[in-house]
Amino acid sequence: MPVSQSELTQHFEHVLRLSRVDESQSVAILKSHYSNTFIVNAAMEAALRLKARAYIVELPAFNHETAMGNDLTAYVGHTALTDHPAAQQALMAADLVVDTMMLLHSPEQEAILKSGTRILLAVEPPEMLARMLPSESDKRRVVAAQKVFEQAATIKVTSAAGSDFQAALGQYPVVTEYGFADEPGRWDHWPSGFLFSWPNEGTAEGTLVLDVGDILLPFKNYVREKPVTLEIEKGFIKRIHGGFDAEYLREYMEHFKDPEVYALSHIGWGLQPRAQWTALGLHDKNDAIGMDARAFEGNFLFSTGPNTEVGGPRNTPCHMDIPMRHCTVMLDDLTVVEEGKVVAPEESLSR
Ligand SMILES: O=c1ccc(O)c[nH]1
Ligand SMILES: [Fe+2]
Repeated sequence: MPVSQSELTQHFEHVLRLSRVDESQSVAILKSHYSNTFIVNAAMEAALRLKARAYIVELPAFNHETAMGNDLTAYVGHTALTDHPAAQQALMAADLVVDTMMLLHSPEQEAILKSGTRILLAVEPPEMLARMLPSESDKRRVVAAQKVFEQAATIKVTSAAGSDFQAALGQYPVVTEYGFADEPGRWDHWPSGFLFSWPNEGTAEGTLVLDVGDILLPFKNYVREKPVTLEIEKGFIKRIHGGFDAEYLREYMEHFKDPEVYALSHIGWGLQPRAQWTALGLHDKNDAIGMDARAFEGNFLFSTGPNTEVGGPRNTPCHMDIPMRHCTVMLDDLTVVEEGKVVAPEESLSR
């Protein structure tokens, strides 16, 4: 449904307040010509209502001849901010950056965060922002899951469709997304409600079988015809086979001519009860980046390509996010998701 400017502004006021915005803060709104003006206006108006010192940094759009489509997550890491130290300084000067153009997975984002500046990504359509308005209880649940994730030495994922995957953990931090940027140097994304880490280098092994209904982002397709099997060895996808969806995925990844695109990237699970598995089917491809699919409660979300977000060396632009249903996710001997249902830790369950 359409969301009025006034309603969106109120939601932004709620989220900026959760992000510790007040009269002591400066807020930079990062935009480009393709930013949603409703979002830019709501962010600016909300920041002013909270008496923050607000300003806009506008960058010309960045394009690359390898990039295809308009999804902001399809080509990551190289952005309009790359090699633009003046704009980067203008953003590092802020206490909070509201990013409406997508810096995620870029080294520049990491540099801005390292300076103590917080970043809140907000690129989804107002309907999704309104439906998945974050709350302190979202944070409590995601942080409770983070505590068990951080203790774990291994992750194991199985499914009736035939997935049997595992990886060692601990080399990389656990990243939480609960929808507001409330701590110094924190990045978050509204809407969200999930958490992830990266497999220790070279340890991801096994098979992931994408069954009918699993989702391929940024294609925004549900696997429909027959399962796609990914065979993973030493942290990299070695073989992709199945029907049409497998052929399409192979061809898309080959297009980048970069062996790093086959690396496993972030892996974790969804904790957002207001995200719906079905929502993606109601949006045009250019409407959204598909956060319902990344965040729906009980998914196992894995991804491919970059690890810049955790200081890793892979800055490959091809990034697939692949949420799966009906998986069982175990951290050491603790089952956190059982056949697509969150079962532990208790404090992470939504009532
Ligand atoms: O919120 C997000 C969005 C995309 C992504 O790759 C990770 N987290
Ligand atoms: Fe991702």
